[in-house]
Amino acid sequence: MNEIEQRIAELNKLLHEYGHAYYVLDNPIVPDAVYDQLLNELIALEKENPSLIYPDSPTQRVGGTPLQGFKKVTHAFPMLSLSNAFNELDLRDFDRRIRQAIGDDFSYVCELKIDGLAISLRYEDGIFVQGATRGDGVVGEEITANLRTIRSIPLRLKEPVTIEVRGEAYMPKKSFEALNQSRQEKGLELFANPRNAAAGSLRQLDPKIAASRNLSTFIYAIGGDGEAYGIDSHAEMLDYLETLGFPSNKERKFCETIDDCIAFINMWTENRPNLAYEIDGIVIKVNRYAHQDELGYTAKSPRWAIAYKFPAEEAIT
Ligand SMILES: NC(=O)c1cnc(N)c2cc(Br)sc12
Repeated sequence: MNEIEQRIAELNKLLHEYGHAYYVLDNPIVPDAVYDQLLNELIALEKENPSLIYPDSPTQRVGGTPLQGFKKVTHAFPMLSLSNAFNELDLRDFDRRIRQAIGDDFSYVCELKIDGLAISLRYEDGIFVQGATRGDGVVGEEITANLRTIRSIPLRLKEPVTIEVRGEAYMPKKSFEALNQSRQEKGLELFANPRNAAAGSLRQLDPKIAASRNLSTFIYAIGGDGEAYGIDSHAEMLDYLETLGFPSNKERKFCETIDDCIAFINMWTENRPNLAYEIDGIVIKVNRYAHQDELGYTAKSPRWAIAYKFPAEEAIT
C-alpha cells in the first residue's frame, strides 16, 4: 500500500469508529470539528483518487441522483406483526395462555415500541447491501439509498457476517418540531407526527432530502433463525446486535413475571414524555428461543410476543 492508500484506509477506519461512537452510542470520542476535518480530508483524497473510494466510505452515505421509483423486494424472512394488548386483562390473558402452553419456568423481555417506520437491513460479509420498508411483511420497497443517509445505520459491521436485521427508523421529537417549524415558515403542509415525517422522508426519491431529515434507527431483531448465530434468547440477540455495531434501544428490561412487565409499562406510561423519540407502546417477548419455538405462531403473529398499546392521546383542542 502506498502512502495515499494507507491514509485513505486509516481515515475510513477512524471515521467508522468515531461515527459509531457519535451516532450509535451517542458518546462522541472526538470533537465534531476533528470529525469534520478528517471527513473533509477523506473527501479531498477520494476526489483525487476515485479508484480508492471504499463502497462503505462515510463519504458515500448520500447518493447522487434521485431515483425514478422504488423497486419491490421480497424479504428473505417475513417481517413479524404483533398482536395487541390494550389493558391489564389482555396482558394477563396473554400470560395465562403462555403458562398453559409451556408451564411457569420462563421469563420475558420488555422493550419500548418505537413509533416509526419498520425497516429491514441486509448485510453481506458485513457490508450494508440493501434496505427496505416492511410493506405487507413479505414484500417491501427497496429504499437502500435513503437508509444509507441515516448515520446510525452502520455501512460496515464489526464482524463480516451475512445477516438480515429489522428495526424502526424514526424522527426524534426535536427534529420533528424543527422540520415542521421550517415547513410552516415556507408555507408547506405540516407533518402530523414524527412517524409520518419519518415515513415521508424515507419515501423521497432524492436521497439528499432523506439525508436532511436527521432520522435515526433502533435495531431489534434478526430476520430468520437467531440460533444460526449461536444465540438462544432474545436478550442475547439484542446484545449481539450491539456487538455488531447496531443501535439498540437501552430501555429494555428482563422481566421474570407479567407483574414486572406491567410495572415496566406503568413506569413508561409516566416517563414517555421525557423520551427524545415517540413510542406507541411496550413490546413483551418470551425470552428463550426454545420457549418461542414451543409456542409458535398464529396465522398472523407469534404467540410468544405481544404489543401493549398506550391509550390514544386525547387530541389537544
Ligand atoms: N423492540 C421491538 O421488538 C419493537 C420495537 N418497536 C417497534 N415498533 C416494533 C414493532 C414490532 Br412488529 S417489534 C418492535
